[in-house]
Amino acid sequence: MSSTAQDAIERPQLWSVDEHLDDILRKIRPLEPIELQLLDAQGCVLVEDVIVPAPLPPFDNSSMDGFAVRTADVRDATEEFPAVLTVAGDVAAGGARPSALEPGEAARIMTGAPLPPGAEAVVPVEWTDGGLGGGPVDAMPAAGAAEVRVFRPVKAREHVRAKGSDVGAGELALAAGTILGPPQLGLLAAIGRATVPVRPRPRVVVLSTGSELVPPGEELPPGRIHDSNSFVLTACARDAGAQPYRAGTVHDDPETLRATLEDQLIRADLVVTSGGVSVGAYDVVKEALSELTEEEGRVEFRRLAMQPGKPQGFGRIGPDRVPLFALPGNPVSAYVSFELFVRPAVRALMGLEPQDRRTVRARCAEAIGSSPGGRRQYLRGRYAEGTVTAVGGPGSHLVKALAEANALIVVPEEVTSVPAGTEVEVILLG
Ligand SMILES: Nc1nc2c(c(=O)[nH]1)N[C@H]1C(S)=C(S)[C@@H](COP(=O)(O)OP(=O)(O)OC[C@H]3O[C@@H](n4cnc5c(N)ncnc54)[C@H](O)[C@@H]3O)O[C@H]1N2
Ligand code: MOO
Repeated sequence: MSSTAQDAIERPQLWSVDEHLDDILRKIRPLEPIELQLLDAQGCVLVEDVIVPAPLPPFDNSSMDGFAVRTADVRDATEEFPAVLTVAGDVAAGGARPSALEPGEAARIMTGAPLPPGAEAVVPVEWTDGGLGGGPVDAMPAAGAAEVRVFRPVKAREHVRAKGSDVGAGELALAAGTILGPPQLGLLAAIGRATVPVRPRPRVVVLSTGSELVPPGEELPPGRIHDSNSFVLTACARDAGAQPYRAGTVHDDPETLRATLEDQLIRADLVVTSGGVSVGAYDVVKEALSELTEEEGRVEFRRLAMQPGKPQGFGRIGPDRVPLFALPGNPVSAYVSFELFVRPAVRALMGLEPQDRRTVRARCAEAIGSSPGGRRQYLRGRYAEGTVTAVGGPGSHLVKALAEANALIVVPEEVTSVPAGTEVEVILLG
């Protein structure tokens, strides 16, 4: 065997981070749209234009608590010589259609209440005696006054919110492609829409593998550790916009893993496993998913030129070809892998731009001792005001340091050390 051929066996090709992500995104299609209740559609992408069915506001209404008047009746009003008007009625928001205002009349009106026919403007209560017979008041008194004194004139349409002044019938409320945040949901509700067609949140099933794992809350027998990955990955999935299901832990038994996956596929648009993907004797995920039948799908296991996160599995399984990410078990590796590969995939399923994390340049406050040559390193860091400091070192088991980090420092493949003061690329987390 030639030395080149031998090398190929001993050192299988390393995929770059970008190649792996491109391959994933090429294989992900956005989920089919469904009609969702407004609050279930929060954060989702609208897939059709929404047209306004009726003007908003639907009728002329008051923007102040005060008195609806005809402008001619208060044209010369001053505090010394007030206009004295007969209080013809009371209009509250949500009240029935008010009766018409005759010359010399005013109607007590509340904010949002429909303007009576014949009324041209609203005088705020503060410009009147409120019907009490004294000077200007600062709040609307209880009902009952027969007359009101108005101390200032108003212009036509003053303190009136015109029908359709927000948006007219037939206009575009929201364009297809809009991400539905709180104000967009508010607009939909205001125009009377109860449901909207959107790409739904992907249902993400998260599974930890490893016979050493014990759920938090239970006592640790010797040699065992608490399962933290299923919690961090479930939380990551929710943070990415998904509807996550934490399916717990599976022991290092390929048959149990396959059976669990088969059960879980019913409710999954995406599956994330952690652990069991390297070269150990009990690497259950790799063993269970490396050789699937044509019908079962295909999961490829790769080594990436990155640290942490070198061993990765990705493929599509089951009759619906649900994307599956088999992430490495080391807790920091699992987290970083989710950020770099699963988060963009979740967003792509929702029809969102895959990348949303902000990347900035920052000055490295302290030197970074050594980074593996040929592998892109993602160190945990704390970023503030243009400066970043590595926390905790490169070990993939350091969950405390991960919990202190708010950024990932990217050390490129060709760089093996970073002197203090160097500018580096930083991915901001959250
Ligand atoms: N001989 C080699 N050994 C390893 C290699 C290698 O290339 N050659 N790669 C190392 C790298 S890098 C990583 S990353 C890990 C990946 O291993 P697995 O994906 O097979 O993960 P496990 O062996 O199951 O676990 C690794 C580590 O993480 C802990 N773990 C696993 N699951 C959880 C969980 N849910 N919560 C908390 N901690 C978890 C587990 O106990 C191990 O300590 O392989 C290296 N080895
Ligand atoms: O690549 Mo492993 O993911 O370093 O710890």
